[in-house]
Amino acid sequence: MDSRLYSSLHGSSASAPSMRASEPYALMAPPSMVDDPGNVKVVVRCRAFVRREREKGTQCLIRMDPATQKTTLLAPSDFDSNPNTRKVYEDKEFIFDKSFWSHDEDDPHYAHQEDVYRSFGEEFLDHNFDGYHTCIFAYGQTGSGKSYTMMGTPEQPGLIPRTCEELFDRIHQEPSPNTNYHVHVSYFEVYNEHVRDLLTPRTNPPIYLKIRESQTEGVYVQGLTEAEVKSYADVERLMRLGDMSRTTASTKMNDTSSRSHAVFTIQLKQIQHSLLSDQTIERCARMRLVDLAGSERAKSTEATGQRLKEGGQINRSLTTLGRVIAALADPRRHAKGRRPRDIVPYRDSVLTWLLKDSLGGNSKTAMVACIAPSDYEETLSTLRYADQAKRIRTRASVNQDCMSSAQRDAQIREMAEQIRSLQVSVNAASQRKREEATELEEYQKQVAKMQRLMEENRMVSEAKIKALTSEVEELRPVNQALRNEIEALRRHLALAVGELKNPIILPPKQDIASPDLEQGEWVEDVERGLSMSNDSKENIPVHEDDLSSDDEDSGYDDGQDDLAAELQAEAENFLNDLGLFRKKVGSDVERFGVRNILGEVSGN
Ligand SMILES: Nc1ncnc2c1ncn2[C@@H]1O[C@H](COP(=O)(O)OP(=O)(O)OP(=O)(O)O)[C@@H](O)[C@H]1O
Repeated sequence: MDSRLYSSLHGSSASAPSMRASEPYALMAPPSMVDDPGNVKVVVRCRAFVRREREKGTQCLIRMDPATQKTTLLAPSDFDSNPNTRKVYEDKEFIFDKSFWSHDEDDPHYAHQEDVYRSFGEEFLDHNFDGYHTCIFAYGQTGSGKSYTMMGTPEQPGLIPRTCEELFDRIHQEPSPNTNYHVHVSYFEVYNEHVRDLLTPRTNPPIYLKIRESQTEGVYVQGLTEAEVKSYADVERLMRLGDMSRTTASTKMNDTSSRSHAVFTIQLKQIQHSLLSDQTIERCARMRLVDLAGSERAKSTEATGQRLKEGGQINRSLTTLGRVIAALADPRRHAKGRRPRDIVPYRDSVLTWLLKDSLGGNSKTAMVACIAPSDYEETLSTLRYADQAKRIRTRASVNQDCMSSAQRDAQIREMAEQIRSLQVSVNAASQRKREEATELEEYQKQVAKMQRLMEENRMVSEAKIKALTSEVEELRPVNQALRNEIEALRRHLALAVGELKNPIILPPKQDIASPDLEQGEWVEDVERGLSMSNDSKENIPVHEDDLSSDDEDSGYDDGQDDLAAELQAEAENFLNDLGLFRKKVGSDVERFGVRNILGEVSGN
């Protein structure tokens, strides 16, 4: 079918207000700000057999009728060959806004890349020049031709390069010197639920960007590169850069399978100043061109490891997209009293959250459902998805500001004031930061100092322990000597006390003076008897001189009592001395330490 027929049928929003270059300046009246509700445009494109399918002699299961835009999915002829299967295969018919037959190049209705662009890509560019946000996304199973349709090849460029090229053609053809254009592009991918900027070099580990939502900007990616472009050559360079950075891998179904959803965004700003009215009109439009990753069955791709994990993530986000589409397409959603925002699960995946506005808000949106000609089940699933998307209604509105020079000046003043107060808070914040950094440095210094001190303390303690241990070792023999001494003194004392308790009874004087025993000999005997159990003779409290003098001066009985009393006194004195000696030893140990006492004891 001739694609131009489609254009004429659907028109290219000729009635919409426009600032586009091809229209005369006089027609550029301020556009209506009323919302333009409309359904999501859904087109389907069937690709040619790839080598793998040709080699297998695969049957083509798609028919398209250019007159009615009907797409028919045929039941595979060999489905009866497996009687155990419970699946039902039958022909299914769908009608879309457009059915692109890109299967057989020899067919007169074959849809080339140019035809696809002319059919609705061009129309969407018109919407952008009118100030509407737009979104075109390609959906389909892996290897069904999404990247080919959106980006294409250098020889066969797809929708994205064609849109950009024509955008700059129109800008360069702008006849009015009062209209200025500013174009920015960004390119990011959603890989495993993470957003990565495709216009910055890949890093390891990768840098993932955060998604934010604001009242004024809606959902946006924080910190995303938005490169200003002045010509199509600039865009081409960035597209190549992003494509090289995009995550692709070879799978059984596709040699260069996209493992991520890629979102290419063009921001078009038109500023037009009328000298007559002294008014400035500013229109901002955003074009979102999305190449989704393909749905895939692990069985078909035979994926394992990382590829399998990616496939799981891709399928999950596409399932969420399906749920969002189903919720948006639900006719009850528009019923009175419903709060639609509550039931659309945009936030369940990064992809749907980012496409929130494009799917259910201020945007004119189109879906290209790409299908392979051979896979019944996958194609049926894609066509059902697309069929549901047809029922989604969005409310696009022109994004335009119209203001006088005075208003603009006031706005500039207000912004200058805002910038000034922001500058003050930035300065304060950086001052706080600097102070915090100094405090942190001081804290770290203190910690290091404390650690050093603790280490020194530990070393001193170790040295002390060493010295004490060696002193203990040195004192061990001294201690033993002192113990022996004390033991000897104890034994000596015990003897002396025993002596006192059981005094030796001396014989009567005459017996003493018996012819066979001289007085001196007897005293020696007594002495000997006393010293029988004691080696230390001078410790015995019996003295020969005392005994002899007493015996001379008094009788035997008196002498005995005196002697006992004397011995008693002597023993008490001895005990006293011993007590004093022990006390002295004790106090000396306390005062001078054991080393000095050792000297004293050993007489050094
Ligand atoms: N209309 C077409 N005409 C000719 N070849 C096509 C067409 N569509 C797709 N192909 C070829 O089919 C193969 C798969 O296409 P493509 O890579 O675009 O699929 P995809 O849907 O993006 O896959 P994936 O989801 O795995 O990334 C490519 O070799 C591509 O050149």
